[in-house]
Amino acid sequence: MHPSSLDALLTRYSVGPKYLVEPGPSDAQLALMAEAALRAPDHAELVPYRFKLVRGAAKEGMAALFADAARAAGKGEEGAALDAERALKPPLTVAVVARIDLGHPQVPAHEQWAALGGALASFMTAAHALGFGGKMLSGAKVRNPQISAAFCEPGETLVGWIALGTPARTPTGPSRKPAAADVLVDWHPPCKA
Ligand SMILES: Cc1cc2nc3c(=O)[nH]c(=O)nc-3n(C[C@H](O)[C@H](O)[C@H](O)COP(=O)(O)O)c2cc1C
Repeated sequence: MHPSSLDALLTRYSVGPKYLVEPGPSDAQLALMAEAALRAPDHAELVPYRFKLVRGAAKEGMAALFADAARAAGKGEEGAALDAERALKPPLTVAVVARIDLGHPQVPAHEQWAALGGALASFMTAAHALGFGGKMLSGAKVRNPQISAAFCEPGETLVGWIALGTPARTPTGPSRKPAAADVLVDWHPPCKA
C-alpha cells in the first residue's frame, strides 16, 4: 500500500539511481507531483522554478552532454561512460531549474530559493506517496557551461536532477537524521541591558 499524507512526509527517503527501475511516473502522476510542488509556500506566487522532464530520446542527448562534461573534467573514456550511464539508467530524470528574480521589489532571492526548496521537497514526497523512489543529485556537472546552457533559458540556474523510478529493493529506511528536538528550539527575546 502506498503511504499517504503524514506517513509519506515521515517516511520519504532518497533512493539512488542504481536502485531505480521501470516504470517511472505516468503523465497523470507527474501532474499530481507538480500540483503538490505548487502547494509549497511561495511569496508573491512567483513560481521561481521549473521541472524539466528528460525522457525518451532526450535521455540520449543528456547522456552525450554528461559524457562530454566528464571528458572536459579530465575523467577519460571510462569516466565518460559512467556519467553517460547516470543519464540513461533512471526511468525518468527531472531537471530542477531555478528562476530567481534578483530585482524583485518585495521578494528577496533567499525567499525565492526557499520556495524552490519547498516545491522540490513536495514534488519528491508526492512521488514517494505514489510508490516511486528518487534522489536529487547535482555535482560539478551543473556548472558545466554546455550543460547549463542546454537546460537553462536566460535568467535560469540549473540546480540539479531528480532521478525517479520504481524502487528495486525494499528500502532500509530513511537516512540518519537529527532528532526533532534538535531543530525545535525555544526563542527568547534579548535581555534588556
Ligand atoms: C539541491 C540538492 C542537490 C543534491 N546533490 C547531491 C549530490 O550531488 N550527490 C548526493 O549524494 N546527494 C545530493 N543531494 C542529497 C540527496 O538528494 C539526499 O537528500 C541525501 O542523500 C539525504 O538522503 P535522504 O533524502 O534520504 O534524507 C542533494 C540534495 C539537494 C537538495
